[in-house]
Amino acid sequence: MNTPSPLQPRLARYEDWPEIITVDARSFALPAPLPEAEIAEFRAKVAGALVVRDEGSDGDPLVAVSLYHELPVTVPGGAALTSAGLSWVSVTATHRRRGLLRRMLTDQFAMWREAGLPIATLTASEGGIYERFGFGPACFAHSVAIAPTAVDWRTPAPADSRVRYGTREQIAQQIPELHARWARTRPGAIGRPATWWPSILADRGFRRNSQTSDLYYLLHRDGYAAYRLDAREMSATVEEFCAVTPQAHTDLWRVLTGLDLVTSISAKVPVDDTLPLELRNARAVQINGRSDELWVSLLDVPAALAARTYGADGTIMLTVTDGWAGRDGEYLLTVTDGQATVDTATVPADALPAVPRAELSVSVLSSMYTGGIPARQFAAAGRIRADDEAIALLDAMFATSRAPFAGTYF
Ligand SMILES: CC(=O)SCCNC(=O)CCNC(=O)[C@H](O)C(C)(C)COP(=O)(O)OP(=O)(O)OC[C@H]1O[C@@H](n2cnc3c(N)ncnc32)[C@H](O)[C@@H]1OP(=O)(O)O
Repeated sequence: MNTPSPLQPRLARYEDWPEIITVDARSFALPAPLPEAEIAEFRAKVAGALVVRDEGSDGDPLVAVSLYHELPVTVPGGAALTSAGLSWVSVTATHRRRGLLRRMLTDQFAMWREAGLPIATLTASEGGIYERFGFGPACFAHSVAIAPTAVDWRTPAPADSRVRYGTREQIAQQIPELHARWARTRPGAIGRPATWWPSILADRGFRRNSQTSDLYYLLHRDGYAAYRLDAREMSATVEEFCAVTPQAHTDLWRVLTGLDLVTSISAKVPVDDTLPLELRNARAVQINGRSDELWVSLLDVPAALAARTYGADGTIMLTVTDGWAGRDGEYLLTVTDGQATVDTATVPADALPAVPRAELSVSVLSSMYTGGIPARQFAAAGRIRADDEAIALLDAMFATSRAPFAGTYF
């Protein structure tokens, strides 16, 4: 008879939290222990947490944790879906590669299905972990370095920049609303529930090195930016940039690029950011890297596909492979006037001879969902099986007018 493994996930209890903080602190170089008030503040953001204790070891040490937040994510067309935002996944170095992540994610997926969540999101510590669970990278960011002395705007500076530094009260009052307005304009944007703002606005010291300043908030009627200065290098790092309108984008960047004494400004921006195009010398904005920002997994494939809008009408049969959470199957996607209906009845190819067909994994479909990676790139990489007509239709359907960008790391 097999002895059951003592290493089974269970729901986290109140008394587990100090150890949860310790386990994640070791993995991600976070501070621990945390004051009780900060633990309570964090717990308020969590929708469900799992832990594993090694009950065969002295003291039953906590050896694994995984949790999720319910986080709105903007999908193409502007609707906000509640996503299962997977986070704080950590298995102690002593217990890795023994299947604990797999076990926790089996239970997490069951919790999400029970909660009726149509989509899951995460920001990944490494690129090789999550595809096996049906996640795909879906939002990307450019890391840019701007040389203020090379910045030469094509348009004249306005008499008034329309931008002001916020007082503590103005920041607390205006930023959540500005962020929410911004999030509606970007596919992939992660919305921030009210419980998220206290820790963001607290700007605790561990998030930065000791030679950097507090966050300085620049407020505009239609956006905001938050940056800090590095005192030794006299460089600036833009930590948040949310512009609802092109005018706010220009006005805020004008102030940022006009910071006297600052030798370099770094930021993470959407891959379609327009700043270089607004300057006479586009090389003033140096792109130093591209990173995957947000990973997405469609949990309820028909519901998620029906929630976004599409760039072109048409009908296509998607044969989706999964191998993890039972999402394999045939999905007949029909788009009329940009709105989708999805039929999951299996239809033999000869019954719908005129309908284009494509075979792809749920991970690839999830990457395409936000408009971050076009079908033709996946097809060229051998990861979608379809003829040219089907690929052209997928490209036209899934294209978005703005590049997806998440804007929140969690
Ligand atoms: C959303 C987030 O929270 S991202 C943060 C993830 N956490 C971290 O990076 C913290 C440090 N790392 C860890 O805590 C652990 O190594 C984890 C969580 C990444 C993996 O936990 P483990 O319990 O070792 O994973 P487990 O044994 O269940 O492995 C599951 C599968 O993932 C693979 N895998 C695990 N870690 C990695 C990795 N870092 N890179 C690539 N593949 C990996 C395993 O090989 C295994 O593959 P297979 O079963 O398909 O053959």
